[in-house]
Amino acid sequence: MNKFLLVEDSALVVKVINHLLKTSTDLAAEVATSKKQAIEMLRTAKRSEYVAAVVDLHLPDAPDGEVVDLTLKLGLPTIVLTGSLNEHTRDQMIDKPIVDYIVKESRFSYEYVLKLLRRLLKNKEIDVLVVDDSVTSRTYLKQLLNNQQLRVHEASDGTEAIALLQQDPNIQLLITDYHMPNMNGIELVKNIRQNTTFDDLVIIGISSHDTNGLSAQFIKNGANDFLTKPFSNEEFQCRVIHNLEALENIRKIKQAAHTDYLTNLPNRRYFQSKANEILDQHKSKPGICTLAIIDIDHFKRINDQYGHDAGDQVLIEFSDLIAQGFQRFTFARAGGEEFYLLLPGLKTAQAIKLIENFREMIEDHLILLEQDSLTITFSAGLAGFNGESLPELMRVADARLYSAKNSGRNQLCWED
Ligand SMILES: Nc1nc2c(ncn2[C@@H]2O[C@H](COP(=O)(O)OP(=O)(O)OP(=O)(O)O)[C@@H](O)[C@H]2O)c(=O)[nH]1
Repeated sequence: MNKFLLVEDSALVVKVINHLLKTSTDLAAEVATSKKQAIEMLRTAKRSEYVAAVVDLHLPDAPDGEVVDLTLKLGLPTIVLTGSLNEHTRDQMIDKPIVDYIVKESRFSYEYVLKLLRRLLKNKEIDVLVVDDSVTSRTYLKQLLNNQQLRVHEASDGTEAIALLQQDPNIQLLITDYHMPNMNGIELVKNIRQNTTFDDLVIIGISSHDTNGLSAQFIKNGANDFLTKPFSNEEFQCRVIHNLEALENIRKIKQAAHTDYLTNLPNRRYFQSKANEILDQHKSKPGICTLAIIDIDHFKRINDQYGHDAGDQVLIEFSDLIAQGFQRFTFARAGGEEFYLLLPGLKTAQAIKLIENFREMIEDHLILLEQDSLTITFSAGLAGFNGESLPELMRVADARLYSAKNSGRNQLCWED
């Protein structure tokens, strides 16, 4: 559980936040109602115990943001709560290295606070690369990104940036200036987008206000977003967060498109693209990659005897066992009670041994249903890769699966 320090004198606000946290398994608030109490809590607790501080700007014993300054000085990421927002408060806030400020209006304001806290937790695992030849600009951007708890790397030109991206596949966001020696920002974006390894990288270009059309050029060449100088801290933070959220959503969609909804195993679509990639790498090495098609025996009887839900449970448990047993390899639920398994690096004899061990394990494995228990068996058809296409390899494995079924099931077939 991640704790955050909530410094707030309004009992109502504390109540709403605690109510929103009621079902939360990742966040908990420790409340101080005054500056005095906050100091006491910070003195006794280890500072690193708190993910962040959520601080009311106006407290009876700290009427002008003194606790905000205090938590910032202690290095705690600080989210500010304020009862109202006027020009003065906004100016006062955007100059401070806070995470964000929120006007206390409704429960949505507090939901936003929790969203920000969760964002901070995620940001701690996200690497960002800032590319700018000016040390001053880099330091400034680094500070803004650090306020959001992001891990920042720096490069002073495009060549260094590309080298860093190649070294560190964890970098998810790149922020680049336009004016740089050797390779300008747009050339850098072009270079990066030519390399499919960096397809998932989010790029924000920064263009000077006096250069017409640069923002559009950044986007046309593959940047996801841009900022025109001068920009406010607030705008910068918003763009960074929005782009990271968009990246996460795209990843979730991709993940869903590649995953079988029932078993969480990779699906046929994923298998086909991954298997094609693997076969491509093994074209010049015939005989050391094997495909197996695995099919649970008499599965219809399980549905008929125990019901469809029990059938689903069997599929889920069998899938978990495949995932555990073959984690080094590529596997998928092809559909129904059929599964694909590709074993690169293994000659057919080695693949037979591995799948035969799995078959023996499965026939002894007791599946516990709500009211009952049962065991299952499977049959498998295997085909060694010798340079043919994936559909052809599948056709061979499928014909052998058919033979295994016809020869009595609960067995492997690897020859015609
Ligand atoms: N519970 C459940 N059943 C499914 C699912 N997908 C397919 N099935 C059922 O799986 C059964 C497959 O039956 P068959 O193709 O006749 O094969 P089988 O009974 O396993 O027989 P053999 O393969 O010849 O050993 C059908 O009754 C499908 O309705 C699913 O997601 N959940």
